[in-house]
Amino acid sequence: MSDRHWSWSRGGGREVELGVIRTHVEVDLMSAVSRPQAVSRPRGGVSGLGPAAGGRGLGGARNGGPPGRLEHVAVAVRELEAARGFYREALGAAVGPALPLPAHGVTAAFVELGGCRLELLEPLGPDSPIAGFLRRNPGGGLHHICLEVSDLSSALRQLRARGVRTLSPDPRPGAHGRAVIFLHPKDCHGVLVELEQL
Ligand SMILES: C[C@@H](C(=O)O)C(=O)SCCNC(=O)CCNC(=O)[C@H](O)C(C)(C)COP(=O)(O)OP(=O)(O)OC[C@H]1O[C@@H](n2cnc3c(N)ncnc32)[C@H](O)[C@@H]1OP(=O)(O)O
Repeated sequence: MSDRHWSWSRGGGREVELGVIRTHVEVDLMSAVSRPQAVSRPRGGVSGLGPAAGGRGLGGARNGGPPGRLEHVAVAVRELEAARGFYREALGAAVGPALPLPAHGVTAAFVELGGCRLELLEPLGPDSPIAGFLRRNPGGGLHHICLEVSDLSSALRQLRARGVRTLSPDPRPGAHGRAVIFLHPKDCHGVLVELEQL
């Protein structure tokens, strides 16, 4: 498996701290990002992968805590203002302001959903990493999920050892100012996965 790194638009950008909202949804990170051999779970031993096994997940709690939680689900949209209006007016959701994130090639807005949230993403600049997605999906659609991990470096070591490709060489500050990195969707069962340092 190639260890090729992918990149997305770079440049000087402003990162915006939105505050931290935790969800009650617990996601088994190993099932979300693993190769077939990685999903076999020893049961009951300390080498197990999830809380049920009393073991450790990818960068998760070392004493049986959750290996990762769903921080947000991202939706690529053509017109951010229209999407913000839809969630605010049609659904009555609390919708945050539009946040230009030039370093990521997107303008983002977060929709609070009482525990989890949606991240609405509109392309920003000619090299936006979501431009290709919107060409293939002109009406927009689900773009990625973001999972929290408590030890991103350790998670990356384990993932790379399994041949999972990252889309940049190193983590970088995400929308909340915390370190994030994306995993190639082809290595994650067709889902673009963002990992965020807890
Ligand atoms: C602010 C920050 C934050 O939350 O903190 C963000 O969200 S930034 C959010 C925006 N930033 C990112 O998404 C950064 C990471 N993303 C990227 O680097 C890019 O979007 C890629 C994932 C490499 C895709 O780029 P692009 O579409 O131009 O490449 P490509 O056409 O070669 O696609 C390669 C293959 O991946 C598939 N593919 C592309 N995007 C996908 C997606 N979102 N979910 C699932 N599969 C996807 C394509 O269909 C294609 O499959 P086939 O080969 O079968 O046709």
